[in-house]
Amino acid sequence: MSKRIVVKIGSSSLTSSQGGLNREAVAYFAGELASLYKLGYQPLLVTSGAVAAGFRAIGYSERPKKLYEKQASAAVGQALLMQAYQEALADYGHVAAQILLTRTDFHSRQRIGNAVMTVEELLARGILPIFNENDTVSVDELKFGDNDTLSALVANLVKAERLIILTDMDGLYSADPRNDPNAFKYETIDEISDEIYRMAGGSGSSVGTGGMRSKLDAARIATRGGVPVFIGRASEAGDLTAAASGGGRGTLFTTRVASMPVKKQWLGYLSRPLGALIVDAGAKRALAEEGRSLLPVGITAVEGQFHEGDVVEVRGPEGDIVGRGVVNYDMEDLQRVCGIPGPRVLEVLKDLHRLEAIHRDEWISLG
Ligand SMILES: Nc1ncnc2c1ncn2[C@@H]1O[C@H](COP(=O)(O)OP(=O)(O)O)[C@@H](O)[C@H]1O
Ligand SMILES: N[C@@H](CCC(=O)OP(=O)(O)O)C(=O)O
Repeated sequence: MSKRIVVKIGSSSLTSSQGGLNREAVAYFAGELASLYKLGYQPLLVTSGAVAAGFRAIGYSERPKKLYEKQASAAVGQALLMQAYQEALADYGHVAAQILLTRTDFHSRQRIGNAVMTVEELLARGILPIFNENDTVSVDELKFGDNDTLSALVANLVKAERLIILTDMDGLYSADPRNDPNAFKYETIDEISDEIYRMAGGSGSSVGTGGMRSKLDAARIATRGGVPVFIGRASEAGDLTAAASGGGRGTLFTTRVASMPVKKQWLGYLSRPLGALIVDAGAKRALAEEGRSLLPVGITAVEGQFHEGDVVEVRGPEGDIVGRGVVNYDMEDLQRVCGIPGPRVLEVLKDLHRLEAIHRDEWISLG
């Protein structure tokens, strides 16, 4: 199988601060993607820029703030963006496909399964899949907003060899270099600690949205799913192929875990928990450290409205998130048996299918 590389390009790399597409930038990235193909890579692209590309064309003087204005801008800009990519890629004999997704698509295992099948078919036919958020239908509270998270989810789903997040900075600095001239750059990061998070600020440009913080969120999702991440800059010929093969101008975030099965990814990052189970210290240890299933005896409280087969969040005695899993009880049943040891659960609930409240195969630790 070819080496899959997911490349995310931010608005700040594609558009000018006054809005409108920078065609030279699109041509440059098309050339870099063509070089990846030549080296035997199979690239997938996640691109922002729809709002930034479209707002001037429909008469706004600056990047709009209201949701409906952004959506209108994206409706115009997305078409301009794809047209520009198609034309630029055609110069190298490549064809692009547009895939617009929303966060809610990821809540459904079936919809994501369909998207993955489509992507596999496109890749098998040598087509470049180009992803963006479906801005026109996304509801504000559920939006990815920036595409950093989307790129991490895509990288995990296709089991990419690397995720390359391109932006206007050549990596993660100890502080936003726009504000701190003494900031220094990190070449490699093995662990995205809280201390690293504190260094990352929001967006410094007038067209980007996520800033370095959302890139770190994305790096955390991807590295936990087994995909190493490069965050940096590409503006000269060869920069992207260098980033793909371990060099480049940026910061590399390493991973120590093998790629995560799609089912676990869905549970951890895509599913929508419908309730929460609060567990005692022993149950928390059994789940988080010993790889065991959760039994009703370790549950101290039950929250939310859920049925057997739904996803629930599990929290520790201090309210800390331990992980998520598929629950084997309806909410009312679990409430009746929480805190009760194994054999006595069967006395309360006679037609029980499974004793475990959450089976370890249907569980992911997130602490
Ligand atoms: N610690 C940091 N290191 C580097 N850049 C940072 C840091 N903190 C905040 N930033 C800002 O993040 C910006 C890149 O994010 P963003 O504007 O969202 O771009 P994009 O459109 O490429 O996603 C940089 O221009 C920079 O101002
Ligand atoms: N889906 C939006 C992304 C918005 C955005 O600015 O994202 P980013 O540049 O990745 O911080 C668009 O295409 O305009």
